[in-house]
Amino acid sequence: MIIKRNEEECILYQRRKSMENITMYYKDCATCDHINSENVNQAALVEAEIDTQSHPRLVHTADGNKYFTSAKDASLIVLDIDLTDAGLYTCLVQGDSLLKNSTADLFVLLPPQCHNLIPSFTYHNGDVNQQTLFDCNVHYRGNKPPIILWKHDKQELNTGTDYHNNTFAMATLSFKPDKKYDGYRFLCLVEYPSAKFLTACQTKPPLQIYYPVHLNKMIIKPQADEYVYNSGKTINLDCQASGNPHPKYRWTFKPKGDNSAETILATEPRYTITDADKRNEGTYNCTVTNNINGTLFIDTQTKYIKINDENSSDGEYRFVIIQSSQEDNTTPNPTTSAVSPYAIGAVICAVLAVILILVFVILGMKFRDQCFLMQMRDKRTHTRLTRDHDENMDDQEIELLDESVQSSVRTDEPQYGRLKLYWEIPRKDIRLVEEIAAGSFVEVWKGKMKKYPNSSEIQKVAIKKLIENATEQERKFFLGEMEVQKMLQPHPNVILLIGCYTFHEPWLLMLEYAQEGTLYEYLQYSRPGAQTVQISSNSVHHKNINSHRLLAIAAQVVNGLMHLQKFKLIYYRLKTSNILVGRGGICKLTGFGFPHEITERNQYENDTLPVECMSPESLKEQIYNYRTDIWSYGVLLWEIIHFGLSPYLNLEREEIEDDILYQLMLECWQEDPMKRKEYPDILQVLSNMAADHSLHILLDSLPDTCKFTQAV
Ligand SMILES: Nc1ncnc2c1ncn2[C@@H]1O[C@H](COP(=O)(O)OP(=O)(O)OP(=O)(O)O)[C@@H](O)[C@H]1O
Ligand SMILES: [Mg+2]
Repeated sequence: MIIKRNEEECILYQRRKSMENITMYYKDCATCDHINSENVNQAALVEAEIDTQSHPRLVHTADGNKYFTSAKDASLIVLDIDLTDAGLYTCLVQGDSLLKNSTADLFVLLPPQCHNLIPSFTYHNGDVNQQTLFDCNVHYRGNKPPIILWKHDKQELNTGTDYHNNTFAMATLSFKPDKKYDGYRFLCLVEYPSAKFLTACQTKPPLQIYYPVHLNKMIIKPQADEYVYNSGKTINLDCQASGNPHPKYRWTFKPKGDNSAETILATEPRYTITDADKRNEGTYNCTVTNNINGTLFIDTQTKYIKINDENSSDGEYRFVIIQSSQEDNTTPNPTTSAVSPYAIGAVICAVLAVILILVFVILGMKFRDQCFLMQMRDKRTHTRLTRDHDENMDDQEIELLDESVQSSVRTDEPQYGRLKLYWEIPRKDIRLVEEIAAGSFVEVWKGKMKKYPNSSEIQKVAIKKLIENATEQERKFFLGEMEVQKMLQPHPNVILLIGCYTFHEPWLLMLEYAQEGTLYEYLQYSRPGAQTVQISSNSVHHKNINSHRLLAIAAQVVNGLMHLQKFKLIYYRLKTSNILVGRGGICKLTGFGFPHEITERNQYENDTLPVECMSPESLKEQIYNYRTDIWSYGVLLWEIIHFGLSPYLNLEREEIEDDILYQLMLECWQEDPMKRKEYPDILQVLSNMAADHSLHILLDSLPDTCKFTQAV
């Protein structure tokens, strides 16, 4: 690296890494005549001389190991420059018996350091009630101090600079951030004014301002009056939202006149309706969510899109109406005016009757045509989809398809056919990777699938594959589970159905992948060992999982149960091994159903019923409802705070009578179902406990009776 002496006789050097050398040229040295010996500060004095060819040459250096001169180009080389090399360098030039002095001021600056002391803020009720704290500091050595400037884009941000011992400068950038600062990175510039020399550092990571999601706009293109489109159109639906963490998008659809079914269309900001037809008519809803410190924020907007079926169009149908009105206008015919008013009336009635009959006949024909056309279209779509599903199978998919079963493809399943077009995922977009578990009649696979049609984005999924040779009843259960999942709105504490494949066997259900496995496993491996669990003011923290984490798990399960209750669903097999845990330890409910379907399923699974979790009325009278779930929840709560131990039914109650959690369990275990605590009240108790930082679950000793890890 070469730095030339500049006009102001200053040399500025930023040390970048060790062992860097600089070379100072003394070419112009002879023209310099200014010297201020008082400014000399740790300078290395050098001398130069004009040689016989009138060429300046350095003749002496202060330290042979550090400073070198080169006879050829009259330069001074400084090796491995550091802060102590700063100072005034002088050269002596001699020529024609004239001696001239010149100085060069070397200023050394270490690279500045930027620190982001508070990297994230949460925006609440339109405000962030804390100040940022960015630090920029620099070590330097030289006659003049550097100036530190904070900048964002081109805007200068005012801060003062503090100097210490003439060797250290620091500027702190502190302000109350706003939502707009989300993602900002600030630049700290260090300037040595007279040298116009700049060095800089940038804050990292970017400033995070967490703020709730807001759905700014729902845009439908092409634009149309009142969102009425002709069939065959391609319609783009865009959802524009802001929020940090980045919003998650979900497009759902409710067909016209069908309030039961809501279908998830996409989980991207854009959903495209291609080749629109009457079946695409309905309510489109975009829901955006983001989660800030465990609180879920939701915003949503809805639009109704109407599709004009081209075949019912305009031309023919209107023609009939125009005809009829023409008839009306021509009724007062002069040739009939002499006839009695009764006769005229009778004729008019007759004409109207004929017109009406004509209208009905034409409409009837038209309706038949339409049905025919719709049938044709359905057939075409089905053939296209079936082709889609058959083609491009990779080796693995071909392996999975049993040729003999393929021939008996089910094309007529009215109860599921309605939804098929929206939920069915082409088989070529699904890949089964590894079998992870076996359920009663399913194999559970870890798999991958495309995020949306024709996308290159891949997502991890759990795939439930119906076993070969499944009985009719098992098929029914499989499809039943699928149907329940389809009608359920997404919820962070309920496992999400992504899609299905039921065109050929084996049938597949694609679900959100819960990477931590079951809650039972999760609690087991987070378990600190033998322990008793109590709420008390003596806090004992555990390195893996603490009391607040356990309370959060308990609260997430209640949240999920409340969501199921909205859809009149019950859990009925509530226990830790039937709850899944996703990324970040978020609990996800799975395997629920409608009360009336449960009796049959229970008979089928009679020997695996979690009797230890079941309410007295479920055990005695096979009654299942959300109040029996509350009983099971009490047992689950016990399991949670005992890290997945098998429910300990002979609990020594007096030992923990004052315990808030134990009281909560007792309120779930009321013999009279009507007296059991309701979900919102349970949630309230748990959040009060979580807010009270003096309460902790004691995790240090466990009664002997609990010292086993086997779950039933
Ligand atoms: N979405 C998922 N993500 C990760 N693992 C899953 C997922 N779904 C299921 N599993 C794994 O597969 C196992 C069986 O799944 P599940 O309990 O849903 O099936 P099941 O038909 O209800 O069987 P069971 O008779 O065991 O209740 C689970 O215990 C879990 O280990
Ligand atoms: Mg299960």
